[in-house]
Parts: sequence; C-alpha cells; structure tokens
Amino acid sequence: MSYLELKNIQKSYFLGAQEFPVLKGIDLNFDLGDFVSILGESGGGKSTLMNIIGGLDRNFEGQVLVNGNKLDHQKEKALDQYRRETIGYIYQSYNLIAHLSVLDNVLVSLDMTTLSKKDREKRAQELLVKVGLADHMKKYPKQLSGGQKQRVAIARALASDPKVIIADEPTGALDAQNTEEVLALLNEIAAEGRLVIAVTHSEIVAEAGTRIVRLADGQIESDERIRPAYDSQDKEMLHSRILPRLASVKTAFKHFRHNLGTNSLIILGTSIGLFAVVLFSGLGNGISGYMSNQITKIANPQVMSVSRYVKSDDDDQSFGQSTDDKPAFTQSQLAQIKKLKHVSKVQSADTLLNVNAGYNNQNVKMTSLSTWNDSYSKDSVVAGHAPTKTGEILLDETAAAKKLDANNYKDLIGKTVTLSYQTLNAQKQPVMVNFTATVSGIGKSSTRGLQMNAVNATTVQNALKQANLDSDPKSISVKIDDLDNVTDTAASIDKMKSGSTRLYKTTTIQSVISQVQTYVHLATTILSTIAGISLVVSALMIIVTMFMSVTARTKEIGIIRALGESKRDIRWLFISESVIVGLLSATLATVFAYAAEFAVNGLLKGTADYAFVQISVGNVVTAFALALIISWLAALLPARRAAKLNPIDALAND
Ligand SMILES: Nc1ncnc2c1ncn2[C@@H]1O[C@H](COP(=O)(O)OP(=O)(O)OP(=O)(O)O)[C@@H](O)[C@H]1O
Repeated sequence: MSYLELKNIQKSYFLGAQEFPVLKGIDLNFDLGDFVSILGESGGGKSTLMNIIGGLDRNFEGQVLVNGNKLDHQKEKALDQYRRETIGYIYQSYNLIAHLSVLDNVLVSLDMTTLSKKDREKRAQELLVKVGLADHMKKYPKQLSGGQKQRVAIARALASDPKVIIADEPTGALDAQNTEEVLALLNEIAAEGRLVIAVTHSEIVAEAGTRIVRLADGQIESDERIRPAYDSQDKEMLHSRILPRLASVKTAFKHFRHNLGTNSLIILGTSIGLFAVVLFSGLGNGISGYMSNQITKIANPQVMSVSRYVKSDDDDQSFGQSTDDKPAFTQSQLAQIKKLKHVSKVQSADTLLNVNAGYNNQNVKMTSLSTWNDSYSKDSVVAGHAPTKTGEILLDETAAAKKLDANNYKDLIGKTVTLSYQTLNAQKQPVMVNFTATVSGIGKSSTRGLQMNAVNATTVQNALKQANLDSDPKSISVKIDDLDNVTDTAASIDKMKSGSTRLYKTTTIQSVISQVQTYVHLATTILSTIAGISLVVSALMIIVTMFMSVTARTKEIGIIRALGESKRDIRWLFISESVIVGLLSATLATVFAYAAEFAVNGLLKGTADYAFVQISVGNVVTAFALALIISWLAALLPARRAAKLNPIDALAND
C-alpha cells in the first residue's frame, strides 16, 4: 500500500453553465522517500491537483487515501488537521509573512505542534541552521534575497514534521546556484523518508528527483522512475494540536506592532472618546460629593425639617425655606411628634425674612434670621458660641457683623443689637415685631449666598407674644437618635393623618442630597453619552481599518490556512488585534483622565479646597468594558470576512 493514493480524481471549473474539465480521472500512488516531479504544459491542471492533494480544494470527484484512510474533503476540521500534520507547502513566490521575522515565520507552523515553547524555538533554530540561515533568523523577509526566502519557506514547510512536502515551482524564481542548493535540500528531505511532490516546468528540477509524472490534457501521459526511492523508515513524527488562542493573540500583537503608525492614530482617536466619558463621570462623582459635603456641612443629617403639609407642597424639596404661608404646629401636634420612637428632640425651626438689625447707629437688613436648632452644624460658628440661651443671637460674619462694626466686628460679641421685622397678624394686617438680643457669636455659612444669622427660638416666641401674635412654630426641626433611623421616621411622620388629611411634610438632608445627586447624575450621563457618540466614530474607524487589513492580508490568510490554521483561528487573529487596539485605547484614556483629574483639581484648588474630579475604579472599569465591546463588535464583520476566504483564492491573491 502506498502512503498517498489518488483514485480517479476529476475536477472541472465552471464559467456559468459552461464546464471546463481540468483533471479527467487521475490515478496515482506516491510512496514515502520519493521525490516526484509533476511536469506538464501551463494550464494543464498541476496546481489544481496539488491543491487537492494538499487538502485546500474540497470540490472535486474521486478519492484521496492517506496511509490507506480516505480523506473526507467535506469535513473542514479534519482537513485543517491534515494540512497541519501531514502537509508542508513550498511556493514559487515563497509566501512568507512580511510582518514576522524569519524565526517567527517558522514558528507559526510550530505553534500548531505539541512541542514545548523551548523545544519549538530549538527546532525552528535547528531547521534554519540546516537551510543555511543561522545568521539571518532575526531578519524580516524583505531583508532577504530570493534564495534565502525560499530556504525560510523550506524550513517552515518542514517545521511541523510533515510526511508530504508539496513544492509548487520551488525554483521558479531562483538563479542556477540557488536552484541547485534548493534541489539538494529537497533531496535531503526525501531522504529523511518524506514524500516530496514538486510541480514544475523545469527539466532540471525533474531530473533532480526520483520519479517524473507528466500530465497532458488532464490525464497522466507518463510515469517514469529515474532513480530508486529513498529508504523510508517509519519514524515517530511530531504531533499537531489546534492553535492555542494565545498564539493568535501573539501573532496579532506582532502585526499590531508592524502597523504601529496607523494603530497609534486609531488608539488616539478612540481614547479621546473614552477619556471624555471617564472625565465626565469623574466630574459627576466630584460634584455630587461636593454638594453632599456642602449640605452636610451646613446641616446636621440626623435632623430633619418638618412643616405642616399643604397640598402645593408636593414639589417643595428645599431645606429650611421660609414657611410663612403654612399653618403653625399646635402644642398637641408638637407633643405627638415628640412622642414618636427615635425622636430625641423637637425644636422650632422658623426663618424670619428681612430682619433689620441695629447697633450703634448702624443698621443692616438681614435677608434671613433663623431660629437656632440642632440642624445647624457647630462649624457654622466662627467666633463666640451658638445662640442656645434665650436672648442670644448669632450674626453672619459678612452679611451682618462686618456691616454693623466694620473694624472690630468680633467685639460685637456680648453687645446687644436691636431687631425688627414686619409680619402679618391673624387679620392679615401688617405688624412690626421689635426685640433685642445679645450677640453670642459670629456665624459663617459654607454655602455662598446663604446667611448664617440665627436667634434663640424662645427670644422670637417672646417677641411675638409681646406683639400679640401667634408664637407657635411654622416649621420644626426633629432630631433623630440615630442616622440609620432618619429615613424610616421621616416616612412615618409623612404618613401621619388627621382623618384623611395628611398633616406633615418632612425634608431630610438625605432626600435633598439624593435629589441633587439625581440631577448631577442626569447631567453627567447626558455629557458622557454625547462624548460616547464619538465612540461610534471610533468603532467605524476600527471597522474600516480592519476591512482594509483583511484585504491587505489576504495572502497571509491563505498562507496560514495552508499551514493548517482553521477559520476560527483566522477570526480570532483579527478580533485579537482589534481588542488590543481597544484595550490600549482604554489604557491611554485612563492615563489622560487621571492627568486631567490632577490638572483640574489643581487649578480649582483656589476656588474650593475640594477634588471636583473624582475618577472611580468603576469609571475606569466602564471605560475598559466599553473599549472591549466596541473593538470586539467592530472586528466581528471583518474577521468573519477573513475567515470565510477560500484559501486557494487567498493564496492566488497578489
Ligand atoms: N478558480 C478557477 N476558476 C476557473 N478556472 C480555473 C480556476 N483555477 C484554475 N483554472 C483553470 O484551470 C486550468 C488549470 O489550472 P492550474 O493552475 O491547475 O494549471 P497549472 O498546470 O498549474 O498551470 P501553470 O503551470 O501555468 O501554473 C487552467 O486552464 C486555469 O485557467
């Protein structure tokens, strides 16, 4: 039994309905140790026959038997394995991969063997030494002469230790000296017990072998043995394996490096979009944080404001707003709230508007004067102490104190100021309320525009009583025993009813913060989405480049398919390169974003000592996830096209 048997091989090409028969029933047997030359006129079907033997062509009639086993040309995976294990190709035009070094060109084939990394490299080096290229391993194909290129191709064809070497016009592009050397190598290969099948027009090549088969008109014209075949001892051959994904990623990275210029531009373009997304998200975090920081600075989150509910309240979310138009709390309502679980203190929290303050012939109009309660943070007192006792007042540093005593405003502490403001009595008649208070301290609001004037609540109640006005509070502040109970207690106060009428409306600091954060989040999401639109452009850029790359690398696809890589490997090769571009874009975007964070926060330090840009790990992870998705999706179509290429057509591509 011969190693390779061809039984009645017939092949026609069709142009429309018209049939062009090329092979008209070829029966041939090949043995290991033979160097067979196939001669024939141009267009006689030699390459067609080689593509069938080599497992590249699947559309023909007849049978190919390898070692007695029928090769099923309909099973693509089995054919991939056959090419990987059994076949080595040598082409007239060398077909080396331009972006890989000489050593890497040989390793492409060795990556599909079960040898260890070290042994693969050792074998590649040994083969290159054998073909006389010991000093050229690190070079790239364009740095080699024609003869040297063909030797690399021979080393590559031998790398996976195949039983059959198909050489298509192996010396067609070589001078006499190189032809002689290559033929000597082919003889050596046959002497190792392999089958060498060379397609040629050259009688010199034919004469160098052991057997000559002549094709004419799609049939065998003659089959002549000119020398005995070499001994073919049945030795252990290397085992093949499916190409590991990591090997494709490495090859993709090498191509990425080879194309660094174009890829850098794509990375830059993609990273700008991702950078904007990360920066805006970081800005959102910073502003949200700043807002809650500011709010909790002026107000104690453990204290909530409660006012009487009136229907138009639904949209009112502002904390500490004047509640002049609302009904006051009755004493029994105050007691009812005081009795609730978790409520530790109930205090008046009214705000008087436009209060006139006078001291030593100086007058100032305070836009607001609140009744001091536990919702204010101690931080708002910058000198003296809070107005906790009856008859005490805290004056805002800039809005009141400095205006009353420009030179030594802190000396106001301990001094008495006169206060007056206008309000309405039960008959809606304007009434002036006059009272005095001793300055207990100077206050400062951490929020621009807000004044920190506060007076002891009893002081105001006494003044109101004196003016025959209702002194019950319109708004109260309710202190809760623990921060964790604030939300639940607020909910139960909101639910309290008299009959079917809702009684109270609460405003917690947390609800104000959440509201603010919702708006900030909405704004940053809109900004990030606008920035994200540029990512669509990036994706298109990657798609176009990948399609161009598939076109430019068509031949390479044919070469690696002939070496035994599967469609899956080709898809993975292109997707890997795109993903490398995506991940590097995300890395660059992250670097840009952190640099911008540093710069923006540095610039704004003078405005407020707060980091306005706060990029979180989540923002960075999002950028990487986006980059991964975009690059993956962008590569899908081009990779699919590359994988679908017919290896024969791909190899024929110039
Ligand atoms: N894809 C194809 N579609 C149609 N006809 C084809 C195709 N490929 C090859 N042919 C035709 O089949 C015939 C045999 O081609 P093949 O390449 O096998 O010849 P060859 O003997 O290798 O020629 P050469 O020595 O010039 O390389 C030629 O007439 C060619 O035009």
